[in-house]
Amino acid sequence: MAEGEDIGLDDLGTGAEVAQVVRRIARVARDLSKRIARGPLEGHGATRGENSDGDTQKALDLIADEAFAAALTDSPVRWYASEEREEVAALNSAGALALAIDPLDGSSNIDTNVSIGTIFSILPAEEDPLTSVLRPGTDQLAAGYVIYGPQTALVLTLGKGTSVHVLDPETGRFEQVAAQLEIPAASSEFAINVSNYRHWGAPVRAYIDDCLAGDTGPRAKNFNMRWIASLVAETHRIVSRGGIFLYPADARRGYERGRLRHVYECAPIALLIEQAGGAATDGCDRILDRVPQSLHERTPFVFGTADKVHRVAAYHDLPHEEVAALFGRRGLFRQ
Ligand SMILES: O=P(O)(O)OC[C@H]1O[C@](O)(COP(=O)(O)O)[C@@H](O)[C@@H]1O
Ligand SMILES: [Mg+2]
Ligand SMILES: [Mg+2]
Repeated sequence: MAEGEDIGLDDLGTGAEVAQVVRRIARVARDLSKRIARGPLEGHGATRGENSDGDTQKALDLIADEAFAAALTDSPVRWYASEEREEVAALNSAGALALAIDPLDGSSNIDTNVSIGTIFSILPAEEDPLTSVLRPGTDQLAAGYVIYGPQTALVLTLGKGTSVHVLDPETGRFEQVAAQLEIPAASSEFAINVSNYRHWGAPVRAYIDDCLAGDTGPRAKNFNMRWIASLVAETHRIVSRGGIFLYPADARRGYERGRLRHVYECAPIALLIEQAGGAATDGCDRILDRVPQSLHERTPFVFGTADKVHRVAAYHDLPHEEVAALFGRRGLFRQ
């Protein structure tokens, strides 16, 4: 891929190789954003098959995956691990980096004109492809997402804060609009797919019960609920105005470890959330400390404003009688 065309992102303040990979991802994202904006005019909503995880693949999932892989073949990326591929693919044998990517997140929303995104994680490459990506999220050299919404924006961490870069469609450049994001502490929004309520464990039910009870419950304040079913869009809302996101484990078959994938969804989002002052756990433990065992492994995922995330962990530590009690009788957390 030509490096010449101006994409912005000039002074990333990181090593040349990581910066080159980020810029190439941004170039593909810029092209993708145009295709996404054309919507049905591109005819890309059609279902094409299933990925390794059994999820329905849209044509645009595959187009995005091919475009990122093609753009990175002669880059410093040695190993390319994608949601859309069963195995880690080999790109440049001389490359020093590994890339894990969800080329298109929330693609079930394409037809509905809701914001979707690309999530990526850049890691050091080891000799073995899987060893390169099955490691703690603290090893990430960079992580980010691109949101394709009313604005196309890149939210990026290089391990020292989280920055936001908005694509100017007039110039084709990503312009930095925030150098150091801080997730707002005060927020009364929570995001969870409440249709799964009956399948959740007692601690998650208790946490949500107490939010739903509003100013009549132990939290003594009213909350608002959001669910876009597009992880990147939920993340963007939370980095912009705080709140909490939960996709917990539940009792449905296949959801014993939740829905979201550790390597290319949760680990990169966890890093950029922490770098923006927030927290990310599997309900109890820090996501970035977990070592995944397989490429497409799932994990329960809770992230957002730090004190809210820690409160969810505290519900998991409550004695069973306390957590199973109706909110009216739950003593702890009563303000
Ligand atoms: O439909 P559900 O169960 O609410 O799940 C929604 C979640 O699934 C996802 O769409 C999964 O991502 P993909 O679209 O990449 O498979 C997330 O973006 C979203 O948070
Ligand atoms: Mg996804
Ligand atoms: Mg996807």
